[in-house]
Amino acid sequence: MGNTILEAKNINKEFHDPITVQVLTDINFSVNKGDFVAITGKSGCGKSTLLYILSTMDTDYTGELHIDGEAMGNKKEAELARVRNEKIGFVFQFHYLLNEFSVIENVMLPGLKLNKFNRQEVEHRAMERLKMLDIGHLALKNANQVSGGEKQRVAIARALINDPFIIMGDEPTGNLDKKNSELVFDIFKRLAEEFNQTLLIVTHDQSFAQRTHRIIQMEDGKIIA
Ligand SMILES: Nc1ncnc2c1ncn2[C@@H]1O[C@H](COP(=O)(O)OP(=O)(O)OP(=O)(O)O)[C@@H](O)[C@H]1O
Repeated sequence: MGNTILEAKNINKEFHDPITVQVLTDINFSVNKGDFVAITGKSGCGKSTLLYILSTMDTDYTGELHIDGEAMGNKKEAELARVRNEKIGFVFQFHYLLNEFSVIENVMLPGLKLNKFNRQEVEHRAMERLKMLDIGHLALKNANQVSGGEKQRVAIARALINDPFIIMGDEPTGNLDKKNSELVFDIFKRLAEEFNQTLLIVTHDQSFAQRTHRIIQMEDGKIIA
């Protein structure tokens, strides 16, 4: 159990608008350290809804969620925000970089917010991660002066700044061409295999999913395989 990073137990979720629709039914699974897991399934099967719950952003569900052995169920929003910043790195389809800041400043933001390292240390850590992703030379550019594929790599560097227990991605290659999708996939694979980084990625891209270590297949709000 010491190896379990995330555990979902009997997670159920309904929307009420105006009729009640059950969108997630009895979701049970766990993710261990170093796992590279894809959640996949057709549009509307509940992938994003599930990721919202697993990332602690949505608290309106029944069942249990444990991250790093800690139950999330009765935590207040401020505590959940701390868990997110400290333990989860996020990579979305759209990178959400702040255009008025430089690339390195964008990467530094969650590090400064964490308040664990001083500014100089955070800057050093940001530069290390940019270099690891081969975009060290872009550090001082404005976020809107780099390409789409580069932006997604900046977003990955930002997700890595606080040494997250787990990286969660929602269609992280959804907005990229084939070449850049491959690059992002290779980065994730390298993070898992070289750095024992845990990754949980929602994707409808079957070729991406097929190459992860484990696939959680969803249909109509249930895990089917
Ligand atoms: N706020 C909401 N209110 C009501 N129903 C919703 C809401 N958000 C999502 N749904 C419904 O819940 C179901 C699951 O949606 P979800 O976005 O999780 O699917 P998904 O698998 O991520 O799809 P996609 O791949 O298209 O993003 C869908 O039927 C959707 O219409």
